[in-house]
Amino acid sequence: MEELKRAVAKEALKFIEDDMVVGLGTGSTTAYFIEYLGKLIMEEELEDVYGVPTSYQARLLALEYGVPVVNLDEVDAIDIAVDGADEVDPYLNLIKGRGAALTMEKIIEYRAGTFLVLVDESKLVERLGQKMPVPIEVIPAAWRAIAEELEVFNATAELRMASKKDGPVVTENGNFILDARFHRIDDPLDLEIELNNIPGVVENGIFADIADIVLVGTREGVKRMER
Ligand SMILES: O=C(CO)[C@H](O)[C@H](O)COP(=O)(O)O
Repeated sequence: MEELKRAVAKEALKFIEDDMVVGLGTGSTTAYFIEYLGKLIMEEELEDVYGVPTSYQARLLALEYGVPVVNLDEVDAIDIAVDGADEVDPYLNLIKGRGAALTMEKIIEYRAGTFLVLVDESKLVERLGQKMPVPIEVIPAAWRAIAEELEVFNATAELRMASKKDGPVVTENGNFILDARFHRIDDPLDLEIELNNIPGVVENGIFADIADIVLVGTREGVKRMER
């Protein structure tokens, strides 16, 4: 699996050119991409490339591997954003947010001229929600009210607990994450909008209609899905 992740991360470098501002995603696949991008910058094969990190993880990796970092409010535009995903359906709708960075990821990826997604073949599903719950970032005081509200959607929600900290995961925005399992997601775009309408929801991990290209690492090589 690590080999497949490395292969898509390498392939993604072909999309990066001099003078680009690049959104840097979060997760293990994007970590390889940031490492390889840093190498090209250090070897001066790419010039004047800047990264806009979607998380502390992306920021730290960029600093470690030599990708110059800028903040979202310092750039006029983002040429391309590169990030992983937890599920991809045949229409290029995604579930993201296992790393709890979904809000900043969506802000940056929505703004990018091209959103390039890197996955291995285990992430491909026929229908979103088949394997993974939908992460929802919520204002802490509202977590229980929102979990109850989700019953209207026929979903069961669990407060995500931390593993190296007592209590819940706290996002980089100071919020909690609910992982919601839906009985069936027929219309990802509609559900994405509906979830964001619940008071107290900051953002949710359905990324419908936003990915432009998905690179899929398979045992037969890297395949490309495009709209
Ligand atoms: O959405 C994410 C983080 O919030 C990640 O991009 C997603 O979880 C995929 O991660 P990985 O490449 O480690 O499988």
